[in-house]
Amino acid sequence: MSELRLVVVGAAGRMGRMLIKTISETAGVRLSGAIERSGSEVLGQDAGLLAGVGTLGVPVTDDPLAAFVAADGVLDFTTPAATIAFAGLAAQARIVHVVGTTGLDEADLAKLEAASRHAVIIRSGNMSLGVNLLAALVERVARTLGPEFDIEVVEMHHRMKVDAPSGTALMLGEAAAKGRGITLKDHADRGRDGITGARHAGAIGFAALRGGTVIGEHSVIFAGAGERIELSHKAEDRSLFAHGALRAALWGHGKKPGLYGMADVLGIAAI
Ligand SMILES: NC(=O)C1=CN([C@@H]2O[C@H](COP(=O)(O)OP(=O)(O)OC[C@H]3O[C@@H](n4cnc5c(N)ncnc54)[C@H](OP(=O)(O)O)[C@@H]3O)[C@@H](O)[C@H]2O)C=CC1
Ligand SMILES: O=C(O)C1=N[C@H](C(=O)O)C[C@H](O)C1
Repeated sequence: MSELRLVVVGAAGRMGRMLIKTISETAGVRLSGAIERSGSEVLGQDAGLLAGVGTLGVPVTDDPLAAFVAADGVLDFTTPAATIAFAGLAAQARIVHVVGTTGLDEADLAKLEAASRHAVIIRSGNMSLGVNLLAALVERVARTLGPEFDIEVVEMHHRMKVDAPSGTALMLGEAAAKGRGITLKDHADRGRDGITGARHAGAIGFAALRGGTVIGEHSVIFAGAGERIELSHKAEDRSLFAHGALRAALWGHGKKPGLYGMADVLGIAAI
């Protein structure tokens, strides 16, 4: 089988560089394009040099459509606005769109859903095996324990992260809500400050910490009367996410158009 040709958008970002490095080290895939925003100072640079892996012969450009039509998939860890624009172009080029970007709102998600009528889109707030397994465990524990246990999701990330709660925290909150048979939209408590009153019964609470270079740490706490269960995941290296994204692109190649998640890719059934 020929190599899967992949474009990395947001090539100069923390994840962009890690994706370029991981592609260069992985059999069966090859970097065919690298995209940054117009005006970026890295335009024209070799993507391999940018990622610290030596020359790859792929210059960074600001022309996504030209790159997409010559590729099989695009790996997208950018911003919500950029991701929505890339979804339209990926659908036009009929290539697999792997979306790791977080902070998308309901309107953004509706646009992704629309684009997925024409293209394979795989979206997840966290591409690691560990977190997706954790989500399945959280759903199971929430279903088993019932509403007398309060659920709190706590996350910590590096000082440069721009969205809160993290995409992973929201994904874990969704898993807890599903286990409990409620909607997260109606039960999320996303920020407490001042005289908040007692905890709302049935709420799923979120707390977001930011500082230093923390890659990503998440805990789901089930707090009952006199006992507490905590399920946690700690990411130690961004390559976890990059490997997950490559796995998603390989899995998605040749699939029917639709919006998929990492649970589909990893084959993690409900536990
Ligand atoms: N799902 C998962 O497993 C993971 C998801 N993420 C998510 O991925 C996203 C990116 O994270 P991270 O790499 O740390 O962030 P960075 O800010 O380091 O990288 C984002 C990159 O995208 C570029 N970009 C923004 N808009 C455009 C555009 N229109 N065209 C081309 N490039 C663009 C930025 O350029 P510029 O700086 O010039 O704006 C930047 O280089 C976040 O939403 C984060 O939460 C991160 C890790 C894992
Ligand atoms: O911005 C990050 O860095 C990360 N973002 C994702 C999220 O919002 O959950 C995944 C990971 O935790 C790193």
